[in-house]
Amino acid sequence: MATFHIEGGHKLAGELHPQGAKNEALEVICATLLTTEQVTISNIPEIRDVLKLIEILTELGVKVNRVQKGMYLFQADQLDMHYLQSEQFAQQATSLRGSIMIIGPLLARFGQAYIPQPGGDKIGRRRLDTHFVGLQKLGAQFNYDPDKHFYHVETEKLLGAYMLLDEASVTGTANILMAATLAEGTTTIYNAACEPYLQQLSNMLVAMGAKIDGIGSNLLRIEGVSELKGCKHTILPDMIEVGSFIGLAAMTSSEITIPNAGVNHLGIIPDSFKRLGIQLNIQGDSIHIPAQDSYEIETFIDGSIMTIADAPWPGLTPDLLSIFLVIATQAKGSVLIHQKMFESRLFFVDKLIDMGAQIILCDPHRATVIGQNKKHQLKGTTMSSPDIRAGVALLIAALSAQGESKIYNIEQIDRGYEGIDQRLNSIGAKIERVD
Ligand SMILES: CC(=O)N[C@H]1[C@@H](OP(=O)(O)OP(=O)(O)OC[C@H]2O[C@@H](n3ccc(=O)[nH]c3=O)[C@H](O)[C@@H]2O)O[C@H](CO)[C@@H](O)[C@@H]1O
Ligand SMILES: C=C(OP(=O)(O)O)C(=O)O
Repeated sequence: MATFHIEGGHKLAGELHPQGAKNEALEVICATLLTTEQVTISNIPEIRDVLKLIEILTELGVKVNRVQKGMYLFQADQLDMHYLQSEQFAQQATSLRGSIMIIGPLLARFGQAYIPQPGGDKIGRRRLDTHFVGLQKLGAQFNYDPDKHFYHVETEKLLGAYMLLDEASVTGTANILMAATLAEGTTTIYNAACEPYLQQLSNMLVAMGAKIDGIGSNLLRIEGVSELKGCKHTILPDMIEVGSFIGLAAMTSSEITIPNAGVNHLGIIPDSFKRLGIQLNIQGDSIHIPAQDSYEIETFIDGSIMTIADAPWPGLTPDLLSIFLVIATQAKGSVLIHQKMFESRLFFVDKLIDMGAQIILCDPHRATVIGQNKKHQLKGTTMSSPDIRAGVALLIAALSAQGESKIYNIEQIDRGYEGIDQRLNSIGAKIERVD
């Protein structure tokens, strides 16, 4: 397991370019399985989870050609479905969440798919019911082998249907949407998730010949077509990375510019940072964050303590709450961080408390943060990265802290952030990667 050694307390200055969005990449790479024709995808982040998914597709028989950094050609014209029953597949697929999204396309094209319980962040229970109930509504038979933790779906053919999802699951909506593009007849998905990842996936499917109405809303209507063709697609900047960089600038009192931030696709994210008192100047598609020695958390209009809570899009993404939490530790004022979706994502606050932050973990979903207005700097410590976003939140804390810190298990950070140490070192951070 690799480790980051961090010398904290240095101001950073310069530009940080966001990578392509991890969660969009995982969706659109799976969508290449829907056609025999060639699909070109640009701005693919070359991070662990995405590279593992590409490896799975390659083993499955997809011809993958890396044209240049971030730009890949995929052609799924000859697949080996036996691979899905191999031990190797079982091992690979369990290492990331995104692998679950191969089942919708495979079911639609080949009438069957297998998948082991997928991996991803250990941030609470992560059920798959929405995926399978949706596919069953399209006519699939579903089997689960509890001993092997293996899911199997099969069908003679998929038929369009109406469905009201029990929750707006991001990867669940992606799976059902992809399957529905090749189903016979019309599918209506109500309570669909509509994150930019899904809007982008829908736009790509339309470019491939799919018929989809309601893109960007929670009501999708898909008229099935008999086949899809190739296309070219470019992945948006990663909004979670953009948010992480804003948090980094605020915590380290640094002046940072984020070019090509995809500002039209950030939804409520910039305003949520502003509610914590962080200044952001949006200039075209760039975000400039000035060096701030202090930022003050707003109260609600009635004077009560601010709450930052997650919600399905267009609400605030849960993937940024760890970042909001860490920057609140040095704000002026108090805030309640309410992580509604995941059950085990706030436990990393123990480490921040060790570093001197004032946080009360009320229960697994809620933490009250009493900001210290940068009067008491955090102190470096030794910690381990429990998941991607907590890992980056701890990295930001360590960079702002007095003294040295060590973060173990940085593979978790590498799952979602490409060469984060090199990129931050290029603007003045002091991070050493020790293998
Ligand atoms: C590979 C990928 O794309 N991963 C993202 C995807 O995961 P993923 O698609 O796995 O997450 P889901 O959207 O299915 O659900 C996430 C969690 O939120 C809960 N839930 C979801 C919807 C809802 O209306 N109410 C509710 O409580 C679920 O029970 C679950 O605990 O979406 C999550 C939620 O944005 C993100 O954190 C993950 O980064
Ligand atoms: C929870 C996340 O990822 P995954 O769903 O891939 O575990 C995340 O990106 O914050």
